[in-house]
Amino acid sequence: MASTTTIPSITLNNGVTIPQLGFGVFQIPPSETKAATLTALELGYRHIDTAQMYGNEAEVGQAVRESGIPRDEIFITSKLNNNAHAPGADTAAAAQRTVDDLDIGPVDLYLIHWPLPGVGSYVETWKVLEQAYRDGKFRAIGVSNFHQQHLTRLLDETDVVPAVNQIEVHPYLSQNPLRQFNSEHQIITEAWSPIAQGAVLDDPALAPIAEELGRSVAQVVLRWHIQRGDVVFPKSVTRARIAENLELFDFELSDAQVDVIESLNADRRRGPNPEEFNWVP
Ligand SMILES: NC(=O)C1=CN([C@@H]2O[C@H](COP(=O)(O)OP(=O)(O)OC[C@H]3O[C@@H](n4cnc5c(N)ncnc54)[C@H](OP(=O)(O)O)[C@@H]3O)[C@@H](O)[C@H]2O)C=CC1
Ligand SMILES: O=C(O)C(=O)[C@@H](O)[C@H](O)C(=O)CO
Repeated sequence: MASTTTIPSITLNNGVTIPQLGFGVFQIPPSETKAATLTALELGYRHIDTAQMYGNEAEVGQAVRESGIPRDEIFITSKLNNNAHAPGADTAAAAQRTVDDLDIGPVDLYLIHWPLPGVGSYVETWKVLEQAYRDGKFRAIGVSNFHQQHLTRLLDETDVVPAVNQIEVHPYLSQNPLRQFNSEHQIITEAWSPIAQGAVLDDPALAPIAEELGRSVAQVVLRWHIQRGDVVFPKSVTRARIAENLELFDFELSDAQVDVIESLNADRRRGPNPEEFNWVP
């Protein structure tokens, strides 16, 4: 049964609105993606986060088309793969491939997945996405895994301010300086791996908070992201967890509980460091 939860929306810097809570599909095999996405949509999610790198854009698109939900009620994000950075690669053709594979009309949000500083062409790549945005292929464009110096180059050398910066954020990597920089430039922070792929769930500091609130630790951590104002899209292939992760809007963390969660920061990543990650498939 669909949840009765109302998910708040956030307005991006070009006026487009995005549901603050979504559903991530990294590591969901293509053969399982349509079913998982349909489950999420049935339960009440209206925002899906995919990527060319995940190999499951087509299946997300199938789920959207088969869901029976009007297209304009669902927000879809995808991301340009690392092998499609200019120069040399045909970035425009790769972006068009996302549009074709999803097959749902203009895509709501499209991101450069990684800056790849060693490749060194993210400014040129961004200019190609700017053109695709002007051409109406995407309702908004943004970046992922960009640090302050990468964003500064885009702000100085290009026209469109990224709508979002999707970065790794969880209690062990709270990213407050980069979130602050995003915010000062009207760039919404999106938090990937919001429960650190499960690694935070056994933290002894979190169980008492969950107990006080009568919630799961996952819900407590997801609620922390929501109260910080970031966009989140936890991934799960487990129906009960997909449902649980939606129930975040009928309770609140106190300032003291927030302070405990903030104190867990150790600047510890689960994923690659964007300064060093130059992997091209
Ligand atoms: N831009 C980027 O570079 C990146 C973007 N992302 C995006 O962020 C999304 C989320 O991040 P992801 O790395 O998937 O990790 P998450 O932090 O969302 O954790 C997912 C893991 O947690 C488990 N889980 C989910 N909900 C619960 C729950 N309520 N209780 C217990 N366990 C739970 C899932 O298990 P199970 O599925 O078995 O239920 C899965 O193993 C991705 O799907 C993707 O869209 C992620 C990484 C990098
Ligand atoms: O999930 C993503 O969006 C990613 O970029 C990751 O897959 C990342 O590339 C990674 O985990 C590499 O080991």
